[in-house]
Amino acid sequence: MDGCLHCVFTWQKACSIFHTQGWKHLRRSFSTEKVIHKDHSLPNPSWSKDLRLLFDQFMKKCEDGSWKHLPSSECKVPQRIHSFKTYFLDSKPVKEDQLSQARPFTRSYEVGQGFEYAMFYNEDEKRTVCLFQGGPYLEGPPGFLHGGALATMIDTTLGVCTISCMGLFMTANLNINFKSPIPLCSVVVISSQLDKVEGRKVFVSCNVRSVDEKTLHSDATDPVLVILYPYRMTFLHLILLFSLQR
Ligand SMILES: CCCCCCCCCCCCCCCC(=O)SCCNC(=O)CCNC(=O)[C@H](O)C(C)(C)COP(=O)(O)OP(=O)(O)OC[C@H]1O[C@@H](n2cnc3c(N)ncnc32)[C@H](O)[C@@H]1OP(=O)(O)O
Repeated sequence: MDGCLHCVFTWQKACSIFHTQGWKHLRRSFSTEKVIHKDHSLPNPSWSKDLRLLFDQFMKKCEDGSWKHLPSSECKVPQRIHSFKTYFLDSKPVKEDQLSQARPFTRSYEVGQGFEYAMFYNEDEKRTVCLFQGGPYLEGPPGFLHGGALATMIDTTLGVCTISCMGLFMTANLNINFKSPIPLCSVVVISSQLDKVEGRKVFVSCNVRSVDEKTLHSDATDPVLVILYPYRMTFLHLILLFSLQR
C-alpha cells in the first residue's frame, strides 16, 4: 500500500509539473524535499547462492534490452499521500507526523530478515518477474513462509506489472491458491503477466515457482487491479519516476 501511495503521489505530481513547467522544474521541485535513497534490489550479503545466481541470469538477459532490472528506492516524501486525497475524497489519510515514519511495507525490515527481492520487467511480453527470498521474520508455519508474506509479494509483483504496463492502480481483488509451502529463507520466482484490460480493470495472472521450476507453490487466479489514472507508462517514465525518488 505504501509503495502504491508513494508511487501515485510521485507520478501524479510528476505529470502535473511536467505538463505545466517542463522536466527541469520537475527535478528542481523534488530537489528541495528530503529524500533518502538506497537501492535495495541489488545483491547484499544475506542473499543466498540461488538468489545471486538467478539475479545474475536476469541481469544477463537485460544486456540485449529485452528485460529491465527495476531498482528499488526508499523514499520519504511527506506529501506523497496528497494525490490519494484527491481520489479518495472521503477517506481520512494518516497525520503528517505518522507519514514521516511511513515506508514501503516490503522494504521495512532489516537487511536479510524480511523481504529480499529483485524485480525484472519485459515490456514486449508485458511480464514481470520477482526473485524473492523470504527471511526469518516472515515465518508462518514453523520453518515455512507466512502465507500473508507471500500474498504481499504476489500483490507487489502484480502491482509492478500493472504500473509498468498501464499506470497507477489499486488492487481490487486477489485470490491466491497456496499449493505447496515455501521453506523459510529459500528462493522462489514470482512471475506475473498482463492478460487483458477491460475499461479500467486490469487482469493479471501470477504464479510462484521454485528455482528449478518443478514445484508450483502458488498461483493467483484472475486478480483484478483497477487503474486510477490511466496512462501508458513507458520504461522512460519508470526511470524518470525512480530518478525523482532519489
Ligand atoms: C515499476 C516500478 C514503479 C515505481 C515503483 C513503485 C512500485 C509500485 C508497486 C506497488 C506495489 C504495491 C502493491 C500494493 C497494492 C495494494 O495493496 S492496493 C491496497 C489494497 N487495495 C485497496 O485498498 C483498494 C480498496 N478499493 C478501492 O479503493 C476501490 O474499490 C477501487 C479498487 C479503487 C475501485 O473503486 P472505483 O475507482 O470507485 O471504481 P469502481 O467504479 O467501483 O470499479 C471500477 C471497475 O472495477 C470493478 N471492481 C471494483 N471492485 C472490484 C472487485 N473487488 N472485484 C472485481 N471487480 C471490481 C467494478 O465492477 C468496475 O467494473 P466496470 O463496471 O468498469 O466493468
